[in-house]
Amino acid sequence: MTRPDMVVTARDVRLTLGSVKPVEILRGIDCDIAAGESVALLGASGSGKSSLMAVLSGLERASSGQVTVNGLDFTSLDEDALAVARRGRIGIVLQAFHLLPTMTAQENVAVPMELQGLADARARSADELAAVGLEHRLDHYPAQLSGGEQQRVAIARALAPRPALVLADEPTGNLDAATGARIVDLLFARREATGASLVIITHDPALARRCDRVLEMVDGRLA
Ligand SMILES: Nc1ncnc2c1ncn2[C@@H]1O[C@H](COP(=O)(O)OP(=O)(O)OP(=O)(O)O)[C@@H](O)[C@H]1O
Repeated sequence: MTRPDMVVTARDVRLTLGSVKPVEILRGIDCDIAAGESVALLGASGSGKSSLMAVLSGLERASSGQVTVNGLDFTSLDEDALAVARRGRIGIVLQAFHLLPTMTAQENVAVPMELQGLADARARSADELAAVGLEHRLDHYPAQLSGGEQQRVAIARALAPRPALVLADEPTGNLDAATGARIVDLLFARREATGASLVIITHDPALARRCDRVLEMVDGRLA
């Protein structure tokens, strides 16, 4: 049953990809994630962590089962509706930052909110960039920023619309240890300040211990 007090409910979620030789990548995932909860997602390479994140974020449609995020049944939506549903509901932080190179830091944060129709997108983006310590970098392009600074912009972009759920896929994977540690501190601090739930894919046991709960994927299932 779907639980209304949960930000995420997943029920018997399956994902099969490939038409010639179909591979069942997710094989019956059940999980609930509460409001404000932080969850580390561990598992060997190829176990399906990124695929589960793609399904929870609405970037990939489950082949069967049910995914509900913030009260909305993702499995009942078509691709266009999913794209709209993601906006503002889910923030995503990836290993490789994925900032738009032709936009300044502020535009990278503001433009998704403008697409969402938020009138104060510019002001909010400036506030959010200040919250991640980049008030002096608003007009810089990604190529003019360090890796750690680019990830700060990505965190600001993810959190500025105040999503209920933040999904982070190895957010420190492209950073040196010291910068990575600062990015993790920042991500947890911003999550705390905004009350978002966090699912973070990591191979780092110390980072997993900072989360309220640890889920481990084994061969397309949660152990
Ligand atoms: N489009 C696709 N078609 C077929 N198989 C795929 C496709 N995308 C991913 N896979 C397979 O699904 C499995 C799970 O991949 P996924 O990226 O979710 O794993 P992961 O646990 O995130 O791995 P890693 O830690 O290496 O990032 C892998 O065996 C992968 O090869």
